Amino acid sequence: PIPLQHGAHRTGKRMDADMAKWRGYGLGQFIHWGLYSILEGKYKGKYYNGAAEWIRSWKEVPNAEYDVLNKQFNPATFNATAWAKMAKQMGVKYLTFTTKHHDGFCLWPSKYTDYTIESSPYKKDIVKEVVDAYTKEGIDVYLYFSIMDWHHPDWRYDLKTKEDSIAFDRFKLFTKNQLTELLQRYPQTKGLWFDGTWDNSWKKSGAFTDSLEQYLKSLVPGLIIGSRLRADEKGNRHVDANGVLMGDYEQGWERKIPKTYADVHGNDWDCVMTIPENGWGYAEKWMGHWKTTNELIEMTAQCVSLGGNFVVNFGPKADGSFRKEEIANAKEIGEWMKINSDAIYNCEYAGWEKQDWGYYTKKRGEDKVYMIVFNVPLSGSLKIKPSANYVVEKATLLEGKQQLSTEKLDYGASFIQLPKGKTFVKPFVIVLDIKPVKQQEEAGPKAKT
Ligand SMILES: C[C@@H]1N[C@@H](c2nc3ccccc3[nH]2)[C@H](O)[C@@H]1O
Repeated sequence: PIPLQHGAHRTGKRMDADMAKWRGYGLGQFIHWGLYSILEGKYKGKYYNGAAEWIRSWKEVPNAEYDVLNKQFNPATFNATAWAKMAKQMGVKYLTFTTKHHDGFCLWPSKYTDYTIESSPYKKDIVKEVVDAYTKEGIDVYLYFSIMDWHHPDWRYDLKTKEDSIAFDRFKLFTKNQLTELLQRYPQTKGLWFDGTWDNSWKKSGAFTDSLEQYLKSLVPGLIIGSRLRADEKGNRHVDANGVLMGDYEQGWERKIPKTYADVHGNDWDCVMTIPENGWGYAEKWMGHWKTTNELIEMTAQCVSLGGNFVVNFGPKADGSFRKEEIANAKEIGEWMKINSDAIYNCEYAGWEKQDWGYYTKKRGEDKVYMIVFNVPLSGSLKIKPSANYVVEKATLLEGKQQLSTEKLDYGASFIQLPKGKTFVKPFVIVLDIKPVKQQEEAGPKAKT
């Protein structure tokens, strides 16, 4: 391997209790809320066709006019408890919340800039309200923080001149101070979700990103930080020059889901997903297709079946209310999770050959495999092919506990027969009680006595 000072300091998964809990979440919620929520993806009658939280970068919006939106931000009826209860009902185990997005506006009263919630009519500490409300509902909180800060005079996209480096040194100290502030003000924080780290200025700051990560973990032992923070000394991000992940989990799955287990390279990972095709902040007109609840449930199953977590993004309006479609998605996902969450929480990759009917998940540490079924074949027979080290002892519908008959086939496969005459109108789960079997020794030639 290439000798690196600031590459990965660990190979393989983090195996402590905090990370084990993270690994078992299954389903999470992302919330993007900020000044962009006021503009709703449009300006002076024109609709922005980019992601709504990026509207400041649109040529139609003069920076000076965007930057005074803090004077308008006043979600008087905002109710963090209502948010947390909606999330609880939905069945999410963790929240990632935007403290500062690329526009640099801080939803907490930071001491290191005036561009904060204190400069708005609302004044109160939104980050605190959210952290306290979600923690009270038993949902772990992770804080999203954009390194890239369009509002800060010392932010640089690249370091070309001495002046750039002097300014960016001030910016790095500002960043370290803000992160220290967040972890000290909100000690319930389980982790930090970094974004806006793709520019050359950050790629050239590998040593700093390494010392920053170590510093933050010294403030909060067990803190969970994904692969978007670090760069190695050669400017590599996510994986270092030796191809080793830098961070506690892979954070590259933004609006995309791995196809196969090979794609995750044995790392922990989560997928963060918009309900529209793109756009994280509230937009009056969303971008293209709006994912149905069944699509979101299938994405959740797909992620958990490949050993990851699925995080659904919500973009509340400037007043803190959610659009009706998001409320419906949350409610319907919650109704499904109420019945089927056994197949999602604390489950992992089963390693069985994927079949057309849907996805396998395996309960961590137990001899239980779940079949999450989305496609019922006209034959009513679901083919399974357990891995060679297990046999299936029993197959049961999770909802209603009805036992299903199975029929052995060749090559270690079986058919699971769905009850005749029963029509399934929602994704459903079959529980397989399995038993480990000793690997059959290959019948080789008898040893000569
Ligand atoms: C989690 C997501 N990450 C931000 C983002 N900015 C991008 C610029 C280019 C490509 C992908 C991006 N994702 C989005 O604004 C959102 O916060």
